Amino acid sequence: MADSVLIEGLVVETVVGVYDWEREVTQELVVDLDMAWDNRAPGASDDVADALDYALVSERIGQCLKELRPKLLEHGAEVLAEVLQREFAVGWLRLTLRKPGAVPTARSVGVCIERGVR
Ligand SMILES: Nc1nc2c(c(=O)[nH]1)N=C([C@H](O)[C@@H](O)CO)CN2
Repeated sequence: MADSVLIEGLVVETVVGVYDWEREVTQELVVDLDMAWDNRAPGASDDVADALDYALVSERIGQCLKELRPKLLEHGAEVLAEVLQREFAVGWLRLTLRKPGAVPTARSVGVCIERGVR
């Protein structure tokens, strides 16, 4: 089963970073997410109750990152993956967390993790 539900370019403004000055400001994080999900049931029923609701997942990601205020992107990504797997019953996911403003000479920097079994 190779079906997915996708979220791309989700922007969250939060406190993030390892340096003292970074604990005093908010910065932009960008989340890309590929979540394994069997889309046959919602495909047949046309009922969002059968779907992995990307709007609810997006809202939860924003809430989680704003509360967490991670120092490292790695920690933010790991906690997000745990929350999504537990609360939304996502079996496998690939999550990319980018911090576009971190390195002025790069378009973006970030981390990518895969968790679970497809
Ligand atoms: N692998 C990582 N390297 C760095 C991180 C990070 O989260 N993961 N963070 C920083 C600083 O917070 C940086 O973004 C400030 O510009 C440095 N390296």
